[in-house]
Amino acid sequence: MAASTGRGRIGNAAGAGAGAGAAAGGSRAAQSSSKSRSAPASAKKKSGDDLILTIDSDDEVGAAGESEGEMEWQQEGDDNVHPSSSTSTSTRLHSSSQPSLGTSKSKSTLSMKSKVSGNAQGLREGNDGQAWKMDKDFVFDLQGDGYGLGLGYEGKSSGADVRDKGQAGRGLTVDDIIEKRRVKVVLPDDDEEKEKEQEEGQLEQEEEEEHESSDEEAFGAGARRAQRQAQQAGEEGDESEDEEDEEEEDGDEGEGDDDAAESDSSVDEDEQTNETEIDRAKKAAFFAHEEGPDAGGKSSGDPAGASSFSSLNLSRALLRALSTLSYHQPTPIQARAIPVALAGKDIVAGAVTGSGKTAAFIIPVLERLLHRPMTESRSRVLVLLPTRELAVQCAAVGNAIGKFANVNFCLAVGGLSLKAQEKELRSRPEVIIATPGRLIDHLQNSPSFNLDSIEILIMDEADRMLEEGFREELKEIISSCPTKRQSMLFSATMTDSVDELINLGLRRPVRIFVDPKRSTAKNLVQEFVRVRGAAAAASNGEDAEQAQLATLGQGNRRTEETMRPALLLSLCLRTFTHQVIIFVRSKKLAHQLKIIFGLVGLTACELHGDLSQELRLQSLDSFRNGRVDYMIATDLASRGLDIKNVQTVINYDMPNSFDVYLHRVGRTARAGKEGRSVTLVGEQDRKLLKLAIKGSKEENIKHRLVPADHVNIMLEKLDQLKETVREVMSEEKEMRELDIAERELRKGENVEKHREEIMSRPKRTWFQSEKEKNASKDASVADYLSKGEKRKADGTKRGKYDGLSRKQKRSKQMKEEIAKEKSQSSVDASIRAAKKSSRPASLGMPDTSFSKKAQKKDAAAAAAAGKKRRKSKSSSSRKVTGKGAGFAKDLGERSTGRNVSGKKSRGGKR
Ligand SMILES: Nc1ncnc2c1ncn2[C@@H]1O[C@H](COP(=O)(O)OP(=O)(O)OP(=O)(O)O)[C@@H](O)[C@H]1O
Repeated sequence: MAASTGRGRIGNAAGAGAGAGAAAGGSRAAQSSSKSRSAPASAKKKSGDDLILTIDSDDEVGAAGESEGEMEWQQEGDDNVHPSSSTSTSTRLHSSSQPSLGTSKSKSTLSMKSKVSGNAQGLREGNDGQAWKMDKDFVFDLQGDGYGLGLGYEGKSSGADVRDKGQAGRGLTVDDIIEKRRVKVVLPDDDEEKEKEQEEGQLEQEEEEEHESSDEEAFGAGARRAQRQAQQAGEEGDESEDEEDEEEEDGDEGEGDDDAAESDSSVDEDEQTNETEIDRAKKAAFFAHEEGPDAGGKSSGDPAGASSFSSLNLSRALLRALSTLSYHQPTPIQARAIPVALAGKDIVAGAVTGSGKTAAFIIPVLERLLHRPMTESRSRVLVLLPTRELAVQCAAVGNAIGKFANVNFCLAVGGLSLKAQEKELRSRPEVIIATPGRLIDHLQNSPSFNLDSIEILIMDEADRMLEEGFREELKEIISSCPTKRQSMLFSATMTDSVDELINLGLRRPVRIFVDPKRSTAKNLVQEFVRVRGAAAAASNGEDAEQAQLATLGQGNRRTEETMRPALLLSLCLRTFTHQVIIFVRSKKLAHQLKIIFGLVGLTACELHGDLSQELRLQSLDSFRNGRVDYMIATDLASRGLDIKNVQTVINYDMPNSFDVYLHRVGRTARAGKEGRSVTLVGEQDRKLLKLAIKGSKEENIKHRLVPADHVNIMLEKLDQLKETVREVMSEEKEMRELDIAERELRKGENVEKHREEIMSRPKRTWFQSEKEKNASKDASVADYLSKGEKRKADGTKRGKYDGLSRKQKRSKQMKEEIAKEKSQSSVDASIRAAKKSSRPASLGMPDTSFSKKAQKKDAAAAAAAGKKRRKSKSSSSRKVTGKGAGFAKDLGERSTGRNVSGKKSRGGKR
C-alpha cells in the first residue's frame, strides 16, 4: 500500500468530513488553552521513546499524599452536572489548516453543498472549493424534532446548538472557568542519565523476575500472581463491570444519546477460535467462494500481491479522483473486495483497522453508480453506520472519491435537522449514509420516503450493528429494503459466525478476511503500564482489612482508581505530548479528566454522548486540527474514526471486550503509519492483556515504567486539585441552569408566536418511544447483570444461551439437537452442498441455484401482493439482475443500459 504517499490526502478526506462539520474553531477555549500551556513549563517533556518497563512496586508510588482521602474521580462528580463545552461556543469562522479535498465543482460536491446548507449540518464548501467550513448560519434542531421550535422559524439562528446537553449558551465555557484556576505542576528535572540508570536498574530486576516466572504476559514481580489472576478470571468468566461503558447507538431523537453497554464478548474470545467441524461445514455451506482474477492467491496483507486500481477496471472518473487522493495502489482489502463487489455479490469482510475498508466499499459502489440509467433519480445505495461521526466521515470519503462521478450523497443522521434531511431525501439522492435510529424516523415520519429502491445495503462496523441495541432497528431497516439487493458487511472485528449472520438476509456471501482475525496493525507498538493498588493487594490474598483501610485512604496504598489519573498525568506531562487520544470508560470521567488536564495546563477536548452534536463535532475538529493535544473520549470514538497523525492512544482502563480494545488502539498506526498504544492494566485486566499479547509480534509489546517520584507528585497534585475540580463543576452547573432557564423562556415565546402552525403539524411516530427504549435498555442491563451476579454466586461460567433472545435460543437448541442426532450425516450433507456450491462459476454471475430459489420466492411474494413481476427467466447476460439489479453492470462489462425496475415489495423479508 502506498501508505506514505497516500496519507496526506487521506487524512483530509476524513477531516473534510467529521472535522469539517465542526469547523467552528477559534473558540475562546482554543485561544486560551492552545499551545500556551504555561503551567508545566518546568516540566521537561520528553517525546522520545523512554521505554520500557513495567511499574511494579506500589511501595514506590503509593507513599505520597497520605493525608488526603483517596480520589476516585469518576465517583466524585455531581450527577447533575453535564459536561460543558470542551471548546468554546463561539461560532467564529475558523479556516481549516488542513488542505482540502473538495476542489471539484462536480454535481456530487455541489449537491452536498446545497444539501448541507439546507441541511444544517454545518458543512459547507468554500467558494474557492478549498475547504469544508462551518456554515455560520448553521442551525441545529432545538429538540431534535426537526421543527425547530423557535430557531428554525427565526431563520438565522442567534446561537448555535441549544439542545439540552453540554452547552453553555451564554458563551462562557468550562475552559473559561478552568482558566481562572490553572495551577502549575513541577515535575523533577528530567536528568536523562539518572532516569536511564533508574530504568536500567529496574529492568534488570524485572528481567530476573520474569526469567523466574517465564510468563511472557506477566509484569515482572507480579508474574505468578498475574498467572493466578488470569486463571481466576478465566474460571469466573467475564462478569460485567457495573460501569458506564458506552458506545453510541445513534439515531434516537431524544435528548440523550442512548449510551449502552457494548456487550462483553471477552468470554467468547477463546471459544470463537475453537471452530468445530460442524461450524466449518456450516460456513462452507453458507459462504460462497471468492473467485476471479484478483481473488485467488492474494496473501493477506501482502501489498505486492495487490493489483493497481487501473487493473480493477475502474472508470476514469474514479481513477482520477483516487490519484488526486494519492491512492496509488489498492490496499489488500480493496484489491480483494472491489472485484467481488463489482460483480454484485454479497460480502462479509474483515481487515485490520486503518486498512482502507471505507474505500473498499465506496469505490465499487461509485463505479456501479456511474453506469446507472440516468433517466430517473432514485436512492439505490444505503450505508449504515453506528455513529454520527462515522457517517459524516464516510460521506466525506464518498464525496472525495466521487468528486468526478456525479453522484449525490445524503446524510441522514441524528442530532441534525430532520426537516432539511426530509427535504433532501425527497430529491432521491443516489447514496444515503445513515445511522439506524434517524433512518427509521424518516421511514416512519417522512412522507413518501421508503427504501424500496435500495439495491445495495452496506453495513460498516457491522459486528457492532449486530449487537444488542441496534438489533431491533436493523431488523426493521432490513425488512424495509427489497429482498433482491446486494449486501456488504465490513468491520475490523467482523464475525463469520453463521448463526450471527443468518438473519441479515445475505445471499451466499463471499467471505473476505485479509488479516488474521483479531489482530492489530503491523506498525502498532503496544505498551502496558502496570497499575497496582490496594484492591489488587486484596485480591492477591493479602490482608483484606489492610487493603480496605488503604482503599479508604487511611493507609499507604492507593486504590487502582486513584493511581490511574496520576499515572495518566505523568505519562502526558512527560512523554506523550501530542495528538493523543485517551479512552475512558465513562462520560463523567472523561469530563473530570478534561477539567484536570485544563487545570494543569494541558490542552484537551472531550468526546462522548453527553455533548450536543455540535460540540462533538467541534471537539473532533479541534483535535484534528491540532488545536488541542489530547482528546479524552469514551468508546463513542473507538470505532472507525480516521484522524490523521494520531501518535498515541492511551487506554486509561481496559475495555470490557477485546474487540473494543482492538478498535481503540486502531485509531493510531493507520494506513501503514507507525503508532503507539499505552494501556493502564489493573489486576482485573489480565485476561485481555493476555489476548493482546497473544495476537501480536513480540517486538511490538512493551512494558512501560513510570518513574515513581513523578507519580507521587501527581498523586499529591491531584489531592490538592480535588476541591478545585468540584468548584469548576459546580460553577458549570450554575451556568448551565441559567442557560436552560433562558432557553425555556425563548422556547415558550416561540411556541406562543407560532402556536397555530405547530398545532397543525402531524404527530410524529416513533419506532420505540423514549420510555420503551429506556425500559428495554434497563431490562437488558438488569438481565445481564443478574446473570453475572448469579454466575458469580454459582461460580459458573457464562451460559451458552446467555444474551440470546427466546427465538435465537430455541433455534440454537434445535440445531444442536439435530446436530447431535445426525451429526455425521448432516456434516456429510453440508460438505456435499458446500462442494457443489463451490464449483467455479464465472465472476459476476450470480449463483444460479440460489438465484432460482430466490426468484421463485420473490415471484411468489409478488404474486401474493398482486404485483406484476418481470419474468425471472432471462438470458445469461441478464442474470445479473439477481443481485445489484438495476445497474446491469458486470465486471469488465459496461452497462447494457437496461434499467431493471426497482419496484419491490417492501414487505419482502428475508
Ligand atoms: N489505497 C489507498 N492508498 C493509500 N491510503 C489509503 C488507501 N485506501 C485508504 N487509505 C487511507 O487509509 C486510511 C484508513 O482508511 P479507513 O478509514 O477506510 O480504514 P478502515 O479499515 O475503515 O479502518 P477502521 O477499521 O478503523 O474503520 C484513511 O486515511 C484512508 O484515506
